[in-house]
Amino acid sequence: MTHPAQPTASHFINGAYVEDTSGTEIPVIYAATGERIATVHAATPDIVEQALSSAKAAQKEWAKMTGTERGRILRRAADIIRDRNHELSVLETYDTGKPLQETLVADATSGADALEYFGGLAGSLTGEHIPMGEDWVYTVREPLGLCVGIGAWNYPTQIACWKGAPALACGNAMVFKPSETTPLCALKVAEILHEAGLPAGLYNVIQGMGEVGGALVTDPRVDKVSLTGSVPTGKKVYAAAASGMKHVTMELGGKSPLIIFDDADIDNAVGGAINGNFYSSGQVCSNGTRVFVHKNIKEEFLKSLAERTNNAILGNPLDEETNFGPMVTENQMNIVLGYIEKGKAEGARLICGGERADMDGYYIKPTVFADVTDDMVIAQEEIFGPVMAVLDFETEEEVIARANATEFGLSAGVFTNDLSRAHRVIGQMEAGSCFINSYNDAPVEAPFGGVKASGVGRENSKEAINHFSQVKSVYVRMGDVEAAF
Ligand SMILES: NC(=O)c1ccc[n+]([C@@H]2O[C@H](COP(=O)([O-])OP(=O)(O)OC[C@H]3O[C@@H](n4cnc5c(N)ncnc54)[C@H](O)[C@@H]3O)[C@@H](O)[C@H]2O)c1
Ligand SMILES: O=CCc1c[nH]c2ccc(O)cc12
Repeated sequence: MTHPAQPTASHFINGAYVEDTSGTEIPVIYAATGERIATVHAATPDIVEQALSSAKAAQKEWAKMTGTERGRILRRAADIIRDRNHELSVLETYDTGKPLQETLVADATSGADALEYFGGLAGSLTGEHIPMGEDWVYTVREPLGLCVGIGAWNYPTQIACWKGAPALACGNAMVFKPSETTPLCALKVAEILHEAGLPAGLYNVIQGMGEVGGALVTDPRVDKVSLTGSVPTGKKVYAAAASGMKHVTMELGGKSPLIIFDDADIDNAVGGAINGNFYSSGQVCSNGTRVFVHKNIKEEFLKSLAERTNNAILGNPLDEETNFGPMVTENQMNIVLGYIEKGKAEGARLICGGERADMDGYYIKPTVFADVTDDMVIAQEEIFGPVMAVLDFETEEEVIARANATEFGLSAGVFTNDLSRAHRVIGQMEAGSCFINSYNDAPVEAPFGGVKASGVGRENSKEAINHFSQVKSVYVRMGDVEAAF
């Protein structure tokens, strides 16, 4: 019998599902059991062509519509997503293995927020009037044209919406390629956008690995590439886009610091460290995986952290009691287990976890290492799994320098009851998305993105509009033209 997660077809192009079984088979594996629940096929050159040409053809008319008309469609799609939240959350759980307890509140909800927010902004995307004496300049905010979105596997619904909503609001068309690991959810986003009235061709989803992504990025018709992925992929995609002088948004990885001072509320700080390391089983780009704890409160912090972490409920992700799911794939599980072994070999003190859970699926127990030093591999590399490294510090100056001593710059957090210190420390963090007495909040109203190797550009907020549109300026002379000859 066909599994309920099996999509109608692999791709969604020009307003309809499209199949081409001659493309490489991509199995969709449910991380909680290891069972194959669906199969899709990678896009062939013909599918890539269909997606790009239909997007290119549809974009001009879309851009001519008023922003209010475009926004109405996006807001209608947001309403449909909210109405179908349960069904979409179950699909997100099948796609990623993340517990339903999480997906019910985080994924389709966050996607709907983006569609509602950018749908609301679409009608107010205007230029400005600049007086120049008798003359004047006016500016027009125009779409970029054809945008490509490429997704990571940790938030397939959210990423499809975070890229699609601002792109469409600004009058662009999008071809979206989800991660080959989680190909299902973006198809539903495309289906719902069209059900809400989006004209055919404006949001196409095609499947495939890096090769398909590469074909999209290098196509001369493409004006912009927005990637969510790892730093090594980001460097390749950025370079390919640059050679075609394309706009980019790069949402990449991190190894973010979370600094806990000795005057912090310990319960809140432990909660922040748990949210910033174990949500989605640690598969969140902005996670605060280097937890710097002041030496005066280190043992108290670790005791409470271990007690609370040992309460995590690992189990069937579709059971709403479960609050900690498996790694997305067997491969990701093995990568993370490899880092855990490195941590042990490097002499870090294991506080809890540190091994695979004794159950089917790709589960790793939430793991905390203490006495981690800056030179250890587990303190330097992005693990993208449930492995928290706790490091000691003594002074503010010292911890700021150590927190910034990384090529990454996605996020940073601080817990302290001294708000002057909180702002002073955050002001010196080399990071794009920061938190004070909290961690990992990502509302659509706030810009999200990194500095240094963690990325270029911002998603969400009004900032995203700047990254999916461009400004034309028009100088208007009211008098005669003076010329030298
Ligand atoms: N900053 C953010 O917003 C954010 C959010 C989620 C995940 N991430 C990062 O994503 C990474 C995990 O996701 P992943 O393993 O799917 O990342 P990845 O870099 O392996 O793949 C990301 C996407 O890029 C595609 N791709 C790979 N090579 C390509 C190429 N040469 N040209 C075009 N496309 C190519 C993949 O098929 C996939 O769709 C982590 O590093 C994580 O931090 C960042
Ligand atoms: O990893 C992707 C995006 C993201 C960053 N921080 C958070 C927090 C909560 C989420 O649902 C997603 C994200």
